[in-house]
Amino acid sequence: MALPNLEESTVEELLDAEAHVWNHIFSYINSMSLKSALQLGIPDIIHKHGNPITLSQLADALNINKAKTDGLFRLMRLLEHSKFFDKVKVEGEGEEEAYSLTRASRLLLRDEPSSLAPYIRAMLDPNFMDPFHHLSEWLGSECPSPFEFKHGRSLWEYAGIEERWNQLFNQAMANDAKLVTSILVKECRHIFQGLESLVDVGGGAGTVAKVVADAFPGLKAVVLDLPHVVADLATSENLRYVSGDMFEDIPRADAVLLKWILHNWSDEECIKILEKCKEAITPSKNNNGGKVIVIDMILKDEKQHHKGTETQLLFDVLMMTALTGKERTEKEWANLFFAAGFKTYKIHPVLRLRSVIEIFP
Ligand SMILES: C[S@@+](CC[C@H](N)C(=O)[O-])C[C@H]1O[C@@H](n2cnc3c(N)ncnc32)[C@H](O)[C@@H]1O
Ligand SMILES: O=c1cc(-c2ccc(O)c(O)c2)oc2c(O)c(O)ccc12
Repeated sequence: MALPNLEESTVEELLDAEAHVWNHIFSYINSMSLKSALQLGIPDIIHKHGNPITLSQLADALNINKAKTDGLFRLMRLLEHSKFFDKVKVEGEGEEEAYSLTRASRLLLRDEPSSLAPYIRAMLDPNFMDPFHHLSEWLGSECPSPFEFKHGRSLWEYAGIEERWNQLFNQAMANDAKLVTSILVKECRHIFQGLESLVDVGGGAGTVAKVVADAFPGLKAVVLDLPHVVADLATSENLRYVSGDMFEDIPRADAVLLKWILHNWSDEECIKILEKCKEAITPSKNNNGGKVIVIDMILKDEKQHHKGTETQLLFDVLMMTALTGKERTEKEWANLFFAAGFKTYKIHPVLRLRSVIEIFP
């Protein structure tokens, strides 16, 4: 029986490599522990408790089988290690430590305006995770994406026939849109100042358009999206929904918004979308119009490893798995903009792992 040749690598290197592999095999346990804490409502229970909660108080609130309290302790220990909960000292008989929320777990609260709970529920739904089991087979196939390999149709076609999936996805997108838009109207007001009309292409439930239209009373917003997304959404005085296909026609406006759109698509498809956007933009009288506003990731040069690199590369593989898209470097973005006939662009790095990019014809 062959054994590892320890001459080639030290015991230390071998054990480091083994731990690295284990961490990657079991990363999903982090995701599943987060999902379980959300399913149990632990963040909301801690929030409602009003101050740090001891393990036994948490077990009582969860009404779990008391024989499983040690299991709850071990789940909380992992999530504390992942910085979703803090442990603080408390006075009182018996237990001396209690759990409190962190900035990350406050994003899981049901009533948090930018709560990511719907996003987690969607992304960790078995149906959403299925396509990832087909990445390797897909590489040897003619199929456009692992999603299509698994489901037999594109994500957008699937969303059009699977209402539960469609709802989960659109709620997750609207959820992210709330978080992003709250920053946009605070940090990027100048981008929207003076616009008289804006069309949010692929704007989903209209979360961004609603907030921008409310923040800029003179602005009329339109959301263009597929029929299964906008069919039942109510138009208001400064916001209307148009059911259509961005590859066919985009309503005319001073500016077009593309949030989390272009990264869904191949270079060729992006150029087609951008050409349609270019046809749709009309310079407004006060010169802040005549532009396309892109909100997407800009991949840092892979040699400059930074904290967000892994997240950006995770999203890149996500786009490859779910769709025909990709995350792009600034140079890749510029090539697309120029190929679609735009002349200049301006990057606003206001969203940490994502940027706002204004592009001008
Ligand atoms: C990833 S979601 C982003 C939604 C929204 N922009 C946001 O960031 O919250 C992409 C959106 O593009 C829409 N979409 C896909 N293909 C489209 C098409 N051909 N025409 C218009 N919208 C489309 C989808 O229905 C979905 O709402
Ligand atoms: O977070 C996202 C998740 C997904 C997604 C789609 C199908 C799946 O099966 C899946 O597991 C995940 O799609 C996205 C997207 O298309 C965006 O443009 C932006 C964000 C996301």
